[in-house]
Amino acid sequence: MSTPNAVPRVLGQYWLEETLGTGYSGVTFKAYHLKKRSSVALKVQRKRAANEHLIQERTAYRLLRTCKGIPALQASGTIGRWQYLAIDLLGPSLESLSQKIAKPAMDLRTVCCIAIQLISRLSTIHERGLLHRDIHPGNCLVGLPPNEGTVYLIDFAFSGRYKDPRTDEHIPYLQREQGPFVGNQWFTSKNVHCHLKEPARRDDMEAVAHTLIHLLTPGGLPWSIYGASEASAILDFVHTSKEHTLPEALCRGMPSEFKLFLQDCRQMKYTARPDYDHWTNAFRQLAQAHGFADIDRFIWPPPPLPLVSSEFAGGVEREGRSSIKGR
Ligand SMILES: Nc1ncnc2c1ncn2[C@@H]1O[C@H](COP(=O)(O)OP(=O)(O)OP(=O)(O)O)[C@@H](O)[C@H]1O
Repeated sequence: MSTPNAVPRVLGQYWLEETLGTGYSGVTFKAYHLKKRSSVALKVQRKRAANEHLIQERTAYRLLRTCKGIPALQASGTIGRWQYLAIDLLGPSLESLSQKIAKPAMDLRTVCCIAIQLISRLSTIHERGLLHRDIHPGNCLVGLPPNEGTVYLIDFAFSGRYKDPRTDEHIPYLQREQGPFVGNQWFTSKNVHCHLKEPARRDDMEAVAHTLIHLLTPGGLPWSIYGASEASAILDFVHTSKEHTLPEALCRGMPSEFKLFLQDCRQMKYTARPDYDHWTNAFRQLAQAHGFADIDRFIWPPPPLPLVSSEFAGGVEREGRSSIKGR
């Protein structure tokens, strides 16, 4: 008996339940450990698949063991023709939450909370010498109870080191001559995507900035209007739009913190250490100014707005239209 993806229904001690996602580095299932009697997320790939992404991911989870907001690696190995990685089971992604809401943008409280949590995650990951290199709302998952207030980062298949672990020296700059770039069409930084620059800490931060702006804008980032497509005309459109749309235009109608954050990411030097504390404080103060309480905890659905007059508390409409207040 096998799943629709041809993976056997029983793999070692795991009973494979529903498919959670299918992607570049395999198929992820909700799986039940028959002896431990608990569920995990099980990423499975054919053993002879040409890529090494599952091994890279295992290395990253080991390096990030015990870090807040990173699922714990439960097990990994090979069974028959299959390689697998078992990690803590989590809840929905920010991408799926944002698609489910009637109003097509997340509210300011939620986005400030996501900003604080994602920047804190990057601080921890970078501290351990790693870059994520594929940050986007589909790779940010909310925890299951009792961890539903935490936003987790998953999918370290494209992660890599930015400094030599023996010398602690930053890896030298390398200018690529041609693609493909590492990352995601919509969220990867302008420098990596459009100018094929080597990813660094600044680029993880810029992918967070793109994620926040996307979640706060009804309809998302301007280059996402035609949906996810590999058609060359659309890929060209995304490239040109990302290259030429200024932070001022992307963040029109939003509190200035979003534009300043994106500008800061884009101006940072290749080897620079981002000022994580400055930016988590900036988003915390923005939340405070709007009267949002308990801002470090992700709350979904969002609590009612406080009775504080605010110029901006909800999503923002595209260029030329007025901003929306409240939810
Ligand atoms: N720990 C988890 N708990 C719950 N769902 C998960 C978990 N890990 C992954 N998923 C789901 O499976 C999807 C695919 O997982 P992941 O991103 O790790 O695989 P991938 O092959 O690298 O995919 P992609 O190529 O799209 O990045 C995720 O978007 C998420 O919806």
